[in-house]
This record gives sequence, structure tokens and C-alpha cells, in this order.
Amino acid sequence: MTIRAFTPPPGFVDLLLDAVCVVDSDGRFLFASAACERIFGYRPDEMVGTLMIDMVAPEDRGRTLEAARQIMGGDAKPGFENCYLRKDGSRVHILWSARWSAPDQVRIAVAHDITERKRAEAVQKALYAISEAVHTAGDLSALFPHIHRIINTLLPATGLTIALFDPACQQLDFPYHAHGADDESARAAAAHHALCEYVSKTGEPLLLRRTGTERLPDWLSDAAAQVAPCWLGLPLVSGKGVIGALAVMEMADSPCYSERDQELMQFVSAQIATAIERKQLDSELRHMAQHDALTGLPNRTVLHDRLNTSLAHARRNNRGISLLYIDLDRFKSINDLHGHETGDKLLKEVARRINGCLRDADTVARVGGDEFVVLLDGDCEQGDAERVAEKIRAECAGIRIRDLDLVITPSIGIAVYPDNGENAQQLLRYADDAMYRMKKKGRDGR
Ligand SMILES: Nc1nc2c(ncn2[C@@H]2O[C@H](COP(=O)(O)OP(=O)(O)OP(=O)(O)O)[C@@H](O)[C@H]2O)c(=O)[nH]1
Repeated sequence: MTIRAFTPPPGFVDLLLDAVCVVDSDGRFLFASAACERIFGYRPDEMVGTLMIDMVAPEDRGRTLEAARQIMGGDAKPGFENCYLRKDGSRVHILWSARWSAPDQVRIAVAHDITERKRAEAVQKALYAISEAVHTAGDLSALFPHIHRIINTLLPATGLTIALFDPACQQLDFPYHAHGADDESARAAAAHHALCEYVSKTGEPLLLRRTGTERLPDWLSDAAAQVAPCWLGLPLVSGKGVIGALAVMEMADSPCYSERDQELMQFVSAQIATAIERKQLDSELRHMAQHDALTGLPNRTVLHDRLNTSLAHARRNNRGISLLYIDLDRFKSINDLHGHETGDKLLKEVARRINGCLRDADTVARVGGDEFVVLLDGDCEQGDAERVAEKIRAECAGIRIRDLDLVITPSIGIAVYPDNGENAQQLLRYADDAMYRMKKKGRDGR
């Protein structure tokens, strides 16, 4: 068999899927093959005569000029990667294979579009970062800024809003809102809310761009006019269904989000929804472990933690703290006479009223059936504890539940640091004993 020699005809290079470029020593395009239009968005005749560096993404310009210097110094570079700005402003990642031709005084390079590969790598990295952030972030509010940073590795998003459905009050909460503008008007904030509500209600993504909003219903295009020119909202869908919505937005002159970005963010937002759900579950479990289920008050464990912290501060700063040990008198008879459910309601009401007698820095914990402990923190003076005890007694004097006027008397024992004990155990025991003495006194007096 004879092998036919083949001489490429002129223009053959335009058949290549990769782009071939030739630039002079100043970095000006002398030749660009047909594939350039697909890769860079510019026709070859638009590229010739322009400076290569002007098309490079700003963050890659320094590296690119350095690589060009090395190539012109004789180093062939078969695997240099950088990012270019396409004619429509979007980014394209290129793998270059380039060399210097000394006789022609030109650089010859082949550009292979690796945007898809880069995107897949970035998504993989983002998913890993999201699952890592779930472990490192202390709580949901710490997780959101992490998520914002991770999204920014995938697409420009100066603004991010996260809306979560709150089953307790059957409405959307907005626990994270970085609007991306210098300041935000009340109308713009309301528009963000309305758009997120729409996305979470429909369960469908919503892509708003500078143009095309006239096709939207009136109220939606009015809201769209208030937010950033590029706005992409996605439902947060977990195993439970739609748990809220996420919206990314961009104010800058960068290109608007594309359908491809929407697809990418739909995929990523599913992972974000799972991450949020895991964090919510974590904090629910933590809350359950630290709080009493009936009254919602901190439990004994939390009380011990706070008491030890307060004691450490008090020792350092040479100041006092007080404990009030509260036990309801004859609470059993309320259960017996009116039923356990009424007893529960009474306990909840007592908890609410005790809380109402305290300052923000103080703690009230439920430590037993009808037993509560108050820790008076902050600048606690002699006599403060007595005044608070009086207030609590007065508050609990008449409680109305289901048309019943219940009379409940709390016995309250007080312990003051450092007079009545050096540590948590001694102070609690002292306050408990004082409470029993009060109870006995009350009984003996009746
Ligand atoms: N409704 C209701 N009752 C509870 C709960 N936890 C404990 N109790 C009841 O609260 C009562 C507390 O008992 P005690 O403190 O010994 O009884 P008391 O009648 O208050 O007696 P004194 O304190 O001596 O006046 C018991 O009858 C428990 O069954 C609860 O969560 N809900």
C-alpha cells in the first residue's frame, strides 16, 4: 500500500479545534486561527493587532507576562494555564503550549479551552469546602460567611442572601444578607425578601438579568428593578423539601449570570441545603442537651458552666455573685387537684415570670421538677438578691391558668459569694439549705 503524502492546504490550521496564535515580542497578535472565535469570542480579524495581555484576566496578568519573558528567553512552555476574558466578559480557562521562534521573532502558541475541567475541579473543591465548613463553623451564623466565600470561588457574587423557612412562625427568616452594594434602601431590601419568598414558594430557580425582565409579571419586574442587575435565586432543597432560598447577586460590570451558572448553582445549593440542615440539627441537639424541654430554660449543666465562669470572673475582679434556689411550695397539690397539664402550664408561666425579674446577664435554670436556680451575675451588690427574691415572690403570687387563679408560693434560699461558699458546690448547697429552712419556716407558720 502506498502512503499518500499530505501537504496541508492554506487555511488548514483553521480546522483545528484548538486555537493557534502568533504574537510578536511586544505581545501583539499577528495571527489568530478560526477557533479563537469559539474560545475567546473575538473573530481573528478583531484580535490581530491587539495586545494579548489586554485579554488576560487581571489577576493572571503578572504571571502571564513572566511566562512570556521565559518563553522568549528560550524556555518552551507546554503546560501554562491562565484565564482570559471573553468578548462577552465571561471567563475562559486556557491551557497554553507555547514556544519562541528566534528567527521570526514571534511566539507561537496553541490554546486549549479547559474551562469545563476547571469548573468541575472548582465544584469538587467547593463541595469539599462546604462539608468541611459544616465541621469548622461553630453555628449556622458562622457557616454563612464561609458559604459566601466558597460561592465566590465558583462565580462572582458580591451579594448573597440566605432565607430559611421557620416552621415555628411559618415564615421566611433572613439569617444572612450581604447585599453587595455600598448601602441598601428599604425598598431594595424588601425586594430581596419578596424575590426569595417567590423562589422558595415556587421551588424554581429565578435568573434576573439586565434585560428580559419585561417578560416577568409586573410585581416581579418591579422587585427585579430594585435589586442588583444580575440576580440568581435558587430554592434550597433538602430531603425534607424546600427549606428556603439562596440568592447570589453581582453589582459590578461583570457579565450577568448564565444558564450554565444557574445549573452549577442548583447543584451547589443542594449541597448547601444539606449543610444547613446538618448544622440546624446539630444546634437543635445542642439546645436539647442544654435546655429543659418544658420551659426552654437552661438546665443544670449550663447552670454549672455559667456559675463556674462567673466565679472565675468574680475571683479575678474581687466582686460578689448571688444564687437563688427556688422551690415551689405544695406544687404536687396543683397536679393532684387540676391535672398534670395545668401543672406543666404553671411551671412554664413561673419560668417566664422569674425570667422577667432578671437582667440579660443573669441566668435562671430549671434544676428539678419545681426547682429553679437563679444566678445573679454582673455587678451584684448586697441586698440585690433579696430584692430579686421579693420581686419573684410578688410575680408568682397570682397566676391565672384556664380560668383558675392559682396561688403559688416559692420558697427561696440565697447564697452569696464569697460569704457563703468558695465554689459552685458549696454555694448551691448553702442556697438549697437556706431554701429548706424558708420552706420549713413557712410550713411551721401555716
Ligand atoms: N406537671 C408537672 N409536674 C412535675 C414535673 N416534674 C415534677 N413534677 C411534680 O412536681 C412535684 C414536686 O414535688 P415536691 O417538690 O416534692 O412537692 P411539693 O408539693 O412542691 O412539696 P414541697 O416542695 O415540700 O412544698 C412532684 O409531684 C412531681 O411529680 C413536670 O414537669 N410537670
